[in-house]
Amino acid sequence: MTQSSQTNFDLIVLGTGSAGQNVATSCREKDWSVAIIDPRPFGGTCSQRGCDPKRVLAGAAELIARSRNLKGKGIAGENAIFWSDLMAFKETFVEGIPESTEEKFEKAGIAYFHGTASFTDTNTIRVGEHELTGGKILIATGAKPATLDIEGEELLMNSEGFLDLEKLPEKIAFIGGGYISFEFAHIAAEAGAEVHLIHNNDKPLKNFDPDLVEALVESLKKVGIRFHLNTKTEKISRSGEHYIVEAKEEGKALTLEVGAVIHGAGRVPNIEELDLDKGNVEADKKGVTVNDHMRSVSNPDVYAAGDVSGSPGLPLTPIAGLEARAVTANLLDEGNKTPNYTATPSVVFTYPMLAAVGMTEAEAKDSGKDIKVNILDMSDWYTYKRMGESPSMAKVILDKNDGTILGAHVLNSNAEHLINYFTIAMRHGLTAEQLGDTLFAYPTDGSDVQYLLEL
Ligand SMILES: Cc1cc2nc3c(=O)[nH]c(=O)nc-3n(C[C@H](O)[C@H](O)[C@H](O)COP(=O)(O)OP(=O)(O)OC[C@H]3O[C@@H](n4cnc5c(N)ncnc54)[C@H](O)[C@@H]3O)c2cc1C
Ligand SMILES: NC(=O)c1ccc[n+]([C@@H]2O[C@H](COP(=O)([O-])OP(=O)(O)OC[C@H]3O[C@@H](n4cnc5c(N)ncnc54)[C@H](O)[C@@H]3O)[C@@H](O)[C@H]2O)c1
Repeated sequence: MTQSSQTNFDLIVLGTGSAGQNVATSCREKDWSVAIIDPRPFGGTCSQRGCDPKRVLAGAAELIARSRNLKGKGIAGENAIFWSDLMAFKETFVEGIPESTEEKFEKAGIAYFHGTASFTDTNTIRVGEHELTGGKILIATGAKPATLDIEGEELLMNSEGFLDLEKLPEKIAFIGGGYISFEFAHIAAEAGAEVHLIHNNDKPLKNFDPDLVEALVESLKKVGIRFHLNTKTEKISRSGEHYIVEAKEEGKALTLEVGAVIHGAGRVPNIEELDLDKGNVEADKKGVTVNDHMRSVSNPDVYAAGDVSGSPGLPLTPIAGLEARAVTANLLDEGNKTPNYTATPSVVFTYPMLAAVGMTEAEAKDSGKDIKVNILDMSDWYTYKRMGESPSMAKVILDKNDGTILGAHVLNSNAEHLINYFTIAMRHGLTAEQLGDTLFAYPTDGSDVQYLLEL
């Protein structure tokens, strides 16, 4: 369970994901004595059960879609996903992470413990038989699928189960219309499954631009995904090898018989097992309640970072890193560093990809600013026409007074790159004119940017 008999540490870190590892290694580099604890294979969600393995699968789905777009335009024949080979390829990115992470801790002189951590008092953590005392404690325990209060919800498979499916079911249903369902539904559909996506209201991908979401939904319908919006899932049951989903779609009965039902209906901070009361650590449904410096509002020796923190940051990997860096600075220098969440970009890795940074059109209108909204259909622009790509859209919101960019929203195969260009400009205060004046190599996605920025 442990590589150390030591029980007193300058810092105890709960969780070995992006946030926990970051703070543990940085503090150890400054000669702090550090312990880190995790009940699961070391390395956290993003690299083993989230972003990275997901994107390997999404890459194959994207290739199928891209080659379909050029059918009759120079590309012939059918590509297909061979699921077991794709899963074996995905595994090459994941295998070995727990061992290499443990090795990294070992080399750095970080004491590591495999087990579930919980507070026994304000500065003491129990893990198995061990009681460890920490001058400071970082909670970085991430998030887990939310409880949905659906009869038979124990039959749901979560995102991890999907990423490990040995065989893709012929029919598959996703509950929830957020990132996970959209990304996985696209992968499953491109791999040949009949896919149903059940969402409880009329606004899937609620934080994204509704016009672009609508265009994405129409595009995914063409791949065969069936959207059931305003649909309440009432019961999931088993029938032999299959699962029966009973729901009400716009008030009418909907029954689906599928090979798997996937949970894509939100994740919640992982705090249940921590005995936070004993540590005098306040928390609510958003997570551990922290001040602007990521410090617990009730226990000054405790910090939280990443998905488990009740901060304004989104539950995304770059935010786990950002918050971890702020915690490290505050621990090492007893400083008051506040994470700067300005211009947090986010991408839904479907094909086309949907990306956003900054304000939505509705938020910009509500802000009272004098705004210019550029809505562009780019399907017939050279960059997209040459790849047979449609839809390709962008919406860019500018401040007419000072020429800054308030928000950018993109739906196309280059959305992941374009959103990063906008993010650089917004984070560093470049105006639309300055970004437009940048020289981008031609012909690339970047050379289109100037046409999105007209004031
Ligand atoms: C399917 C999926 C796809 C995603 N794709 C993306 C993406 O493309 N881009 C993106 O930016 N974000 C993505 N995310 C979100 C991203 O993975 C998280 O924001 C990020 O991993 C959070 O890092 P963290 O360090 O806060 O938590 P985690 O990486 O979840 O680490 C928390 C660790 O704490 C451990 N733990 C839990 N309880 C305890 C306890 N009591 N004691 C000790 N340890 C404990 C857990 O076992 C875990 O290892 C995705 C998430 C999922 C689920
Ligand atoms: N590309 C990425 O960056 C990426 C990918 C995957 C996950 N993530 C992270 O993981 C988090 C969790 O992802 P997610 O997709 O599970 O959640 P989400 O919050 O993105 O979306 C969940 C959706 O499910 C709906 N819902 C809730 N209960 C429902 C029910 N009973 N029936 C039908 N619909 C229901 C909600 O209205 C909500 O819109 C995200 O917030 C995101 O931060 C990020």
